[in-house]
This record gives sequence, structure tokens and C-alpha cells, in this order.
Amino acid sequence: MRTGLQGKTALVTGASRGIGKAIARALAAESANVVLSSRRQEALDEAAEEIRAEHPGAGVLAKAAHVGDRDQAAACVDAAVAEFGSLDVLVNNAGTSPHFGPMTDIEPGAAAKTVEVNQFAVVQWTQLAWRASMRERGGAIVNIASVGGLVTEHGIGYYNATKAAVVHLSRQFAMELAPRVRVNCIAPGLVKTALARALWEENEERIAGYMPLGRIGVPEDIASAAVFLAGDTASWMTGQTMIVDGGATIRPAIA
Ligand SMILES: NC(=O)c1ccc[n+]([C@@H]2O[C@H](COP(=O)([O-])OP(=O)(O)OC[C@H]3O[C@@H](n4cnc5c(N)ncnc54)[C@H](O)[C@@H]3O)[C@@H](O)[C@H]2O)c1
Repeated sequence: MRTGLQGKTALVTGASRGIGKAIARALAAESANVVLSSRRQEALDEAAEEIRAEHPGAGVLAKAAHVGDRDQAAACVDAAVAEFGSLDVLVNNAGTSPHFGPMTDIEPGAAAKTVEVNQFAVVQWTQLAWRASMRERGGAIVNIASVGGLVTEHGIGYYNATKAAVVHLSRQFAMELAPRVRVNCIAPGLVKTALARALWEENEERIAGYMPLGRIGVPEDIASAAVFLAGDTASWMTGQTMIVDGGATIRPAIA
């Protein structure tokens, strides 16, 4: 079955590197037009240039925006529609984890930033995409949560609480926006990116051994799931959270 993404327009937040960049690249490989967004225009331009060179058939636009800044977000969504005529796919991928440690120690500023970037941005960008294009033309939204939103982990509890919110926001938006727009979610396990470096860098072998599939994830593992959920391949799925984690969450509770 085909994804049907050819000629559609997809906007990915946090697309300058890591999972977001891999998702943008995978969507371009389906001949979708891709709009890459993250904070720094320079990093985005580099990512866009790479994707353009690899996939000359796809339109590629790079437009910087802080996901928490409503005006910048609106300008980015408007630029996507102005350039390509519609916004058919939104991938809410940008994420941050400014606090490491027990939740009893988190400072108000770090807590607010975590909510702003991981949680409220999903609401804000969904509203903008809905109003600018999807209400009229339909579409698909893919939100990037985390397996940490489903289980507990040491050190990143507050981040995980915002990811649990993303799982629920995906269900709630799926219900509110049906049948025009499908909204699904991915809960990645540990993926080798800059964001998670502190978790995997010095323990790579031990963590790979813990994973039933024997390795830490790479951004492309998440990108293929995102393409599936964004495309017609998932045309009868909405409100769901797909766990992509090398099997980490199916390990027996008692070994
Ligand atoms: N790497 C993992 O192990 C892992 C696991 C589960 C979930 N995730 C989630 O996957 C998503 C992507 O993470 P990643 O691992 O690729 O991280 P990364 O740090 O490699 O990339 C994050 C991207 O988000 C952008 N970004 C951060 N704050 C932003 C802001 N305020 N406004 C706009 N852009 C912003 C960064 O510039 C970058 O492009 C995040 O939502 C993260 O929580 C990652």
C-alpha cells in the first residue's frame, strides 16, 4: 500500500537534527513537500540543503520558529500554506528536557519551559494548522511523545509527565478533529540523538543488551513509523500511540 504523501505538504518542528530531521527526510523521500522548523535558521538551512540534494523532487522550505512563540509559529504555518497551497501533515516533534534529577528538585523556570515546548506547543501548532488549512482540507497530525510518558524513569520524571500529556492530547484532538484530521502519536524508546546523549553515551553496550532487539534506536526507526502514521497507510487509525522502542517496554517485570 502507498502512503499517498506525494505532493502533500508536511511541517516538522524540531527538524534541524535528530528525529525531526530524519522524519523530514523520510517524508521528502515520499515526494512530499517538507517545511522544516526549529529555532536557528542557519542549522535549518543546512538540513534543508541536505534534503534538497537527496530528494530533488520534493519542495523544501526552512523557516525558523521557537515552538513556544505563537507569532513565530503562526508565521511558519502561514509560510507553509503560502509556499505550497496547503498544510496536510503536521509533525509535532520539538522537545526539550532542561531538568535532570528528581521532581522534588525541579525549579519553576525549568518546569515551565518543559511544559511550553513539549506540551503546550502541541496544542498551539495543532490549532494553527487546523485554522490555516486542515479544517477545510483535512490532514494528519503525528505527535512525538516518549515511552517515558507511559512508564516511570529516574531523572526525567517531569519531562515524562509532559510526554504523558502528549499521549492524552493526541487522543483528545483525535476525537475533536475527526473525521477531518487523524491525530496519532509515537512513543519512542531511547534513540541516539543529542537530546538523549547523557542517557546512552557511556552505557551504550549495557543499554543495547537490555533492549530485546539488541540495539539503541536511530532516528530512522522513528521516521518510518511517522511516515506510516502520516500517510494513507494509517487511514483508519486515530488517537493511537505507537510504541517504537526496540521492545524495551515488553521486558518481563520479574526477570
Ligand atoms: N532521543 C530519544 O531518546 C527520545 C526518546 C523519546 C522521545 N524523544 C522525543 O523526540 C523528539 C525529538 O528529539 P531528539 O531526540 O531528536 O532531540 P534533538 O535534541 O536531537 O532534536 C530536538 C529538535 O528540537 C528543536 N527544538 C528544541 N527546542 C525547541 C524550541 N523551543 N523551538 C523549536 N525547536 C526546538 C531542536 O533545535 C532540534 O531540532 C522530542 O520531542 C523528544 O522528546 C526522544
